[in-house]
Amino acid sequence: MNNQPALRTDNLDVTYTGNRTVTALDGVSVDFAENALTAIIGPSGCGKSTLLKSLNRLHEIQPNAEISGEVHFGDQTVYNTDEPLPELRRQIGYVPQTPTPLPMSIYNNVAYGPKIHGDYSRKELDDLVETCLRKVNLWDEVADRLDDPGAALSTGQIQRLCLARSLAVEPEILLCDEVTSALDPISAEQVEETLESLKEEYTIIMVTHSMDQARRLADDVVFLYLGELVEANDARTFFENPQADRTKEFISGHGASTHLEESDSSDSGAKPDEQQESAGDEPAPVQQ
Ligand SMILES: Nc1ncnc2c1ncn2[C@@H]1O[C@H](COP(=O)(O)OP(=O)(O)OP(=O)(O)O)[C@@H](O)[C@H]1O
Repeated sequence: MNNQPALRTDNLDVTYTGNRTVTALDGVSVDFAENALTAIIGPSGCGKSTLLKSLNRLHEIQPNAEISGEVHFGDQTVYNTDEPLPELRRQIGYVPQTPTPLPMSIYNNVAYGPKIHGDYSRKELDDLVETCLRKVNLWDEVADRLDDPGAALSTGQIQRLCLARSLAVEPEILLCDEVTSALDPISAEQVEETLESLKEEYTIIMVTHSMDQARRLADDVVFLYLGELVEANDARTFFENPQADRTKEFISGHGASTHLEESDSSDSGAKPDEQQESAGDEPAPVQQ
């Protein structure tokens, strides 16, 4: 892995209790490099989203989730901390799969978080909104209609607006949960270009189902299987010289250009004696 870790998980276990107990993460210890883009990959149900959400305690929205272990964030610990949760989630932002604008103008979609978290003059807010919209390559498309509703934009533009909204509260880390999977190919490419430029300034941790996307974008790759960490490596080593047999099988099984689950939909990551339907209770989009 490159650079100093921005985040480090230490022996993270997450279980979901209920009719059956599901071990979603089993002793995961992994570093996420600073100012790099790390892709979390693995078959369906292997714990990718759980790992992503446990990094800023979003999985706690699901009341049946139990966790042990720790996440280290600089000098802070994410679980043993007096830091208020909203402040932690400001620093470690989450961008969901489904882009959902706030029911307000394009301008206020970006300005909403800063208005809550900070004390900005109108001029400072104007500058911040422009800066964030430029960072996501949306400014030129919306500069002359900032008062239009955010919902009036295309889905791809809304996803970039949501990214701008996340950036407006000045996070250090962005957790991106399959942020291109709901988009058409051209919009997905634009979001990929945006992520590519953002990783110069932010630490990005991204769940993806697309091996191609991981190859294109990732500096580092974390591969999970059955809730366990199989391999974490820089992307070149991961794809060209994988260390673990399971990684070799997974990469060769998916060829060079497939969706991770297309070739074997039965290859669920849930532990065999623990398989169950996902509760499907995605948290409501995080509104800064
Ligand atoms: N709230 C919940 N209650 C019970 N089980 C859950 C819950 N959320 C997730 N699980 C289970 O935990 C395991 C890991 O789920 P998770 O969503 O983290 O996997 P994933 O790799 O992101 O899956 P996918 O690629 O299909 O999105 C799965 O077996 C899933 O069914």
